[in-house]
Amino acid sequence: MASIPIIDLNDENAPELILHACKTWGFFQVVNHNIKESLIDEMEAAAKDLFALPMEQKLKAEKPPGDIAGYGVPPVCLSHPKRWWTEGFFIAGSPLEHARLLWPRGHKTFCDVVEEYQKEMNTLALRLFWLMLGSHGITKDDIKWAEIKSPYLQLNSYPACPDPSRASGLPDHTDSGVLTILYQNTSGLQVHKEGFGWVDVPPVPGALVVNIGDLFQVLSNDLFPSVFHRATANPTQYRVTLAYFFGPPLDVEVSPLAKLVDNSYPALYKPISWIGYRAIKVKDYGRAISKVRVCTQASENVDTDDDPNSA
Ligand SMILES: C=C1C[C@]23C[C@@]1(O)CC[C@H]2[C@@]12CCC[C@@](C)(C(=O)O1)[C@H]2[C@@H]3C(=O)O
Ligand SMILES: O=C(O)CCC(=O)C(=O)O
Ligand SMILES: [Fe+2]
Repeated sequence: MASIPIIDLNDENAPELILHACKTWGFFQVVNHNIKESLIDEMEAAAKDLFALPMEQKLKAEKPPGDIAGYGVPPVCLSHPKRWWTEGFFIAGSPLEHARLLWPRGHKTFCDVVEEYQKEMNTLALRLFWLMLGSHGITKDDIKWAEIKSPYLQLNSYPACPDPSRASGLPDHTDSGVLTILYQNTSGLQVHKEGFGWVDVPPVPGALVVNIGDLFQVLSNDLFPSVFHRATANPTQYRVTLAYFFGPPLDVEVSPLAKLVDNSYPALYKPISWIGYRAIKVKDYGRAISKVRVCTQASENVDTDDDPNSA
């Protein structure tokens, strides 16, 4: 059975293993990542506390239409006409305003743990980002926005579903940012792999799941593909996941990195910001990436082993 690679960041071969995983799967699990287990436990407990609030309380922090932050159904569910057994809470910066609505007294614990989690995840995302790009000669001077902290965190809650044949967790989608780092307390994540179909990503103790988002596919000029994934519904267990999204500030335009472009491998994408890309994606979740492509032929011919961009 195929499964996504598990990579130990203390392994001296970690950079090559990560590059290979990104090119072949767009997904991997990482262990020895330096994020304290106690912080992940606290963040998981904070998410569970939030979702355990009475519905009328959660709705006080409901995401207003057109906004991204707050309580509600993840946007991807809205464009799939099916029943989705999930609720979410998206944090885009400081959680204070929403936390005050949820817990008029006692919101400080939630805010403190979210802020620490955002900070630690940003550090890990940057470490992985430079590991992936460093071997291609790309440095901090090539990507100025990377210095700005990405504060995007989605808490996903999947109550046990009495009849998984009638509802599912989260529809198949690609993430729109650069990198996503996911913690899952129990199984449910599946990744789509050509030739294999949907492949389970079992939770590994101490591991975090990392995947490439659409904007990394753009930046890397197709070197790292973003990959479809989904969450199944679990008939017996309550599932909670924490998805940290790393990417540029929402209004900063990104385009294929100059060092990954030359005459034989021209830029495959037009400059696009995360917010601009999201606007396209809301209309068409499945094929948004093709809407920002300028040239499809070259990428279709790319064989990862012969790719001049490869290390
Ligand atoms: C910045 C964002 C990423 C996200 C769309 C959003 O504008 C806010 C919600 C995010 C989220 C979380 C759950 C899965 C996802 C696909 C979705 O529907 O909403 C992601 C979006 C994304 O990566 O495209
Ligand atoms: O909950 C999961 O397993 C997947 C979550 C996810 O894909 C997301 O939040 O983007
Ligand atoms: Fe996702």
